[in-house]
Amino acid sequence: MSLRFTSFIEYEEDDVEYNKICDEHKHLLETLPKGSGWSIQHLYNYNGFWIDEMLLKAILLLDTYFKSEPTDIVLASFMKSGTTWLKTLMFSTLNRDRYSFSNHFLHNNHPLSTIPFLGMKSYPMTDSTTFSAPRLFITHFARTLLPACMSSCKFVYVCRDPKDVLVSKWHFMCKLRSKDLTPLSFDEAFELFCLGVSEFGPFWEHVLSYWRASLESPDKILFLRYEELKKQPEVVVRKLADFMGKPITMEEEKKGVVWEIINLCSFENLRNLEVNKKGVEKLGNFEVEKQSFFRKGEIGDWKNYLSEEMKDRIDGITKQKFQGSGLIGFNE
Ligand SMILES: Nc1ncnc2c1ncn2[C@@H]1O[C@H](COP(=O)(O)OS(=O)(=O)O)[C@@H](OP(=O)(O)O)[C@H]1O
Repeated sequence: MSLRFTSFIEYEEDDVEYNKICDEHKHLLETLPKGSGWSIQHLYNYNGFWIDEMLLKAILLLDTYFKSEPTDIVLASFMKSGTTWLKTLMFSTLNRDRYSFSNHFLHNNHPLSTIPFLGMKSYPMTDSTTFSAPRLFITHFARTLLPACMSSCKFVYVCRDPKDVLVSKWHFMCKLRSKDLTPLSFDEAFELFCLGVSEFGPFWEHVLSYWRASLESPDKILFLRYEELKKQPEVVVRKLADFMGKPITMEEEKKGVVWEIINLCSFENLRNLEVNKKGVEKLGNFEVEKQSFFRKGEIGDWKNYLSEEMKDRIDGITKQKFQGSGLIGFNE
């Protein structure tokens, strides 16, 4: 058996199943509705969500080859909602006995960089320490796109004000944008975002896919917000520790472990780490400077980009989409 995708999905490129996937992939690319991509020319609408060609193949591969384990924990998010932050918080909380705080980030190949991304060709697993149970995964796919077997896994979902997501995503995608395309203006990105045409989007349906699942199985999905993490990180870290089955003990509380974790994963600390200061991150076929993952890290940067009218339009969509779901928007 050869390892072709990442080491948690094993398949032979010439087996019958794989050939079936390639045929289906080809057929889908010819038949699915197409929309404008933010970094490449086309996105495809697959079961209600916009993804590129490579991610479409990844979904088909996951469906056939991914074998979940009940102890798996998946960090899920719409891109630019705080994934990097949550990833470091989850890893540091879960592994607080295994890695002391001083040696966490000293190596270029520190364990955090090896958490596999479901649906991207990057993050090949090399470090067995992070792959012992519970296995940690990250995904940007909506809940309804993930294989049915993953209903046994635990999910931590983080969402963020869509206005800040839009601004963050526009900055990021401009860096990835193919050189043979004309630059994507903020106004164009805004329009596409409102129409739901953005990688992994529509944003609102993405959030709702996890929100609804969290209502059905509250013990399986921890639903978090970037904004609450900014305002009360200590509350969130304790929630994360409980949810992941490693509650903070009284003794740890006395030693201030919660704040040690928070300070370790702070925006300033992560951005200034040697491993994050230089070098690039591979995202499928793209490469992006690691510094791009740490831009401003603030609530409300949208105020510098959106007119009053634009703000009202996004808030209006949020209100309308979330109506009746029990999910509170981002202005209340
Ligand atoms: N530690 C910490 N604290 C607060 N905020 C942080 C932190 N780390 C990253 N960020 C900000 O999160 C935004 C990137 O989101 P993601 O990590 O989800 O990006 S990605 O989807 O994984 O590419 C991006 O937001 P913007 O600054 O608004 O662009 C990052 O700056």
